[in-house]
Amino acid sequence: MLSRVFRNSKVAYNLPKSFSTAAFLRNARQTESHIGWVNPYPDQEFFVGRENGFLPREDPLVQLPEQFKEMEDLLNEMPLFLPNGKRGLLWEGKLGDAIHSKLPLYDVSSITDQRLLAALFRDYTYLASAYLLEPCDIKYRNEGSYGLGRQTLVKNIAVPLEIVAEKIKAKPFMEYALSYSLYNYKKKDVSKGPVYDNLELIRGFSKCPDEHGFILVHVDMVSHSGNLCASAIDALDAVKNNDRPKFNAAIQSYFDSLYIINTAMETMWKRSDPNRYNSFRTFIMGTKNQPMFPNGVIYEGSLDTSPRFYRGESGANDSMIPLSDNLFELSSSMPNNPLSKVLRDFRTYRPANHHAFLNYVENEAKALNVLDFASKDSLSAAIMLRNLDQIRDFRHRHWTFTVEYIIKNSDHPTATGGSPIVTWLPNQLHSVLNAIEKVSTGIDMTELDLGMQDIVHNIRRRAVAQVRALERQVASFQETRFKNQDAFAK
Ligand code: HEM
Repeated sequence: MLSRVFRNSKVAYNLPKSFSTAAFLRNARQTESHIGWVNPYPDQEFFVGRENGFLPREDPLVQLPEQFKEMEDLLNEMPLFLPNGKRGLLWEGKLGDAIHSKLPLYDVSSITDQRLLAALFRDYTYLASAYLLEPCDIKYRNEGSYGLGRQTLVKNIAVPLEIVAEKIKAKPFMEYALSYSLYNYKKKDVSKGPVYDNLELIRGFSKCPDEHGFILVHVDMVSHSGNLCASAIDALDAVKNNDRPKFNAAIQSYFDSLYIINTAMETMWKRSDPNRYNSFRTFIMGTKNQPMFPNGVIYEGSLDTSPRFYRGESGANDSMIPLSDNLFELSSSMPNNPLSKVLRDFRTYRPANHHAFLNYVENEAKALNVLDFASKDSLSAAIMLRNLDQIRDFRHRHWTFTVEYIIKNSDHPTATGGSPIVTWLPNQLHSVLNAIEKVSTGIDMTELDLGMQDIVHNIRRRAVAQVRALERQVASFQETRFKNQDAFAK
């Protein structure tokens, strides 16, 4: 028997052993995924590899097995907009009641299948966020402010969510990779890759085209991360072996991938309308640093009766930029301030293998002193500078997204992850701009050909101009509309 279900905690009945998945496939893909680094949690769905990068190694489970039928039905009836053109439970404000009356308290304690656990985590976290934030969405639609969320998470969600979260080593709350984004895509043609035009959403709060675009652009970008992971390891190996040509080739290849990823990011503008973002954003807010949950949230039925505060879903939990920060030693050069501590805290919200991989790269890069190795040779330093410029390009576009999608349309002081909306992203962008200035001034231009000299000049010129513009813009937001940002830098 795999699991049992308890409806209203009274009637119990056995379930068929109907669920067993592709252990065979998983083992096969594990070998292909070799990148010269050992994933410490080899059975988990998120397994850092050459092919899948930071995406799960198997495509996410689209539908829950029959024994979770009531939950599957609720998830399908939940979104604001349904595929048949009608409005769903969240639109009508009926999700809370439906969860109280229809969702059984499933016993998930004996489930060990990792693919099912991953899908259950995604689905319980979707239900949890919809349940907690349903009142805020209704108020936001009617009055333009969020008010208070539900302050207690009902036990039919809280109890199984905690059990599943513990099994997959996650916090019991919606997360970017493990639920909202990277475990939420379905391929239209399974023989093709997870690229944008081949993707559909599995779950959604709204299911409007803008939510579809917002989530799936992230997946599309991360589908190119396999080469980032492999090139990062190749670069570290090259430093270890003092192999300059191999190092240059590895960081050039890293740059190529960052360039493709940034190009995919640019498609956000056309795939998700900046003026529609707030229509589905409410549901990805967290319970930490959010006025909707001033006292956190109680998990009913849990042994832990303390109020919980979790950061909301955020791209800040994506692993591509943290990997880049770690490889080029930007993480250790972030300013020593509360905002950089928030960056560290975000790193604790991600799949266990991602977390371990990031730590490994950070520690190795520091121990080998990658920055110093690159700086000792003008060509290496110039290629590294091009990488730093791609990290800048990402963060600059990203700050522009934040201004156009959020700040122009809302005075809410914090982002979904609970970071202060106008000071946190600029903290990191500023740090990269400073690094570009430092690295570029250290390059002996006479050792570079004219083409590369031009590239270095342009990167430096742009960075210097952006520092000034950024400082003016942030100061102006703080003076006018966002006066209390320091209170949220925790
Ligand atoms: C409309 C598009 C987007 C908007 C409005 C947006 C907004 C934000 C905001 C406000 C934050 C601050 C953290 C928090 O949530 O508290 C953040 C962080 C972050 N987001 Fe996004 N985001 C967008 C798209 C993306 C995409 C496509 C990615 C790709 C993976 C991404 C990756 C990140 C990263 C890496 C951070 C941390 C930034 C850093 O380390 O400096 N975001 N995002």
